[in-house]
Amino acid sequence: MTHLSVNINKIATLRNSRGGNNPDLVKVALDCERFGAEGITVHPRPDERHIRYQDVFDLKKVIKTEFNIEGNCQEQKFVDLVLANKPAQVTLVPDALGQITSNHGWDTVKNQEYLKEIIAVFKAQNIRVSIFVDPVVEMVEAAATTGTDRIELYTEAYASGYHQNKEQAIAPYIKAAEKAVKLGLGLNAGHDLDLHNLKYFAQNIPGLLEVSIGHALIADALYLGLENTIQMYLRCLA
Ligand SMILES: CC(=O)[C@@H](O)[C@H](O)COP(=O)(O)O
Ligand SMILES: NCC(=O)COP(=O)(O)O
Repeated sequence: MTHLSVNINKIATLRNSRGGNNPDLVKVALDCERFGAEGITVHPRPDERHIRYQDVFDLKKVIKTEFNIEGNCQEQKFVDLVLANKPAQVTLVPDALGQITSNHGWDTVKNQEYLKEIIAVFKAQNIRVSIFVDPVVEMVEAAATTGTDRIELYTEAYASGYHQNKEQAIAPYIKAAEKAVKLGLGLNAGHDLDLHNLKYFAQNIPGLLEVSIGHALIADALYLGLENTIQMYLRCLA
């Protein structure tokens, strides 16, 4: 079954907005695990707008499920943070500074040599590596020769096209997933997945090992409660 990794960036956004420790990020992460989440994802950004570097150290001490740290490996501080904490997985995302959110995958052709080098650094420390990739077969093919363990398909285009024409929206993702499976790449997915579009995605994507979901899940929890919301997302993956 596809695992659910809850991205808690937006809990940190709320906490930071008043300067204290409410909501308590560590408590929320432990509660997400208690409610059934199979992983916790954080995406520390250089401006620490939500997840702070210290949060990663605090969370690493207590997380019992899979800890997934996402970020831009072109920032040495991020590389050092990951190596110091040795999470179950690092997801490499090619964000430019100042982006409001992640909005593209790696060009695995142009960045082939760079990705080979940086991926080897993390794998030498037995950290599973996933790289953020657009649903383009050529990008998946080139990802396979970088040494990465997995790819994470960037699902914003699927989510934005879902309500207009879900068959059309998912088509490139099925092709990309089939290629990944054929090449022996593990398959993750994330960005803008929600209670409306998740079940169809999970039912139609072959080999999907993990989805990481944050923004919509946390927003849903404001109305539905965190425990109930996590259970609803898990039922979409059952
Ligand atoms: C890589 C990706 O698509 C998301 O995991 C990212 O973490 C979202 O970042 P924000 O929460 O800063 O929008
Ligand atoms: N990798 C995707 C992720 O962790 C969460 O993305 P979103 O659900 O906040 O859009």
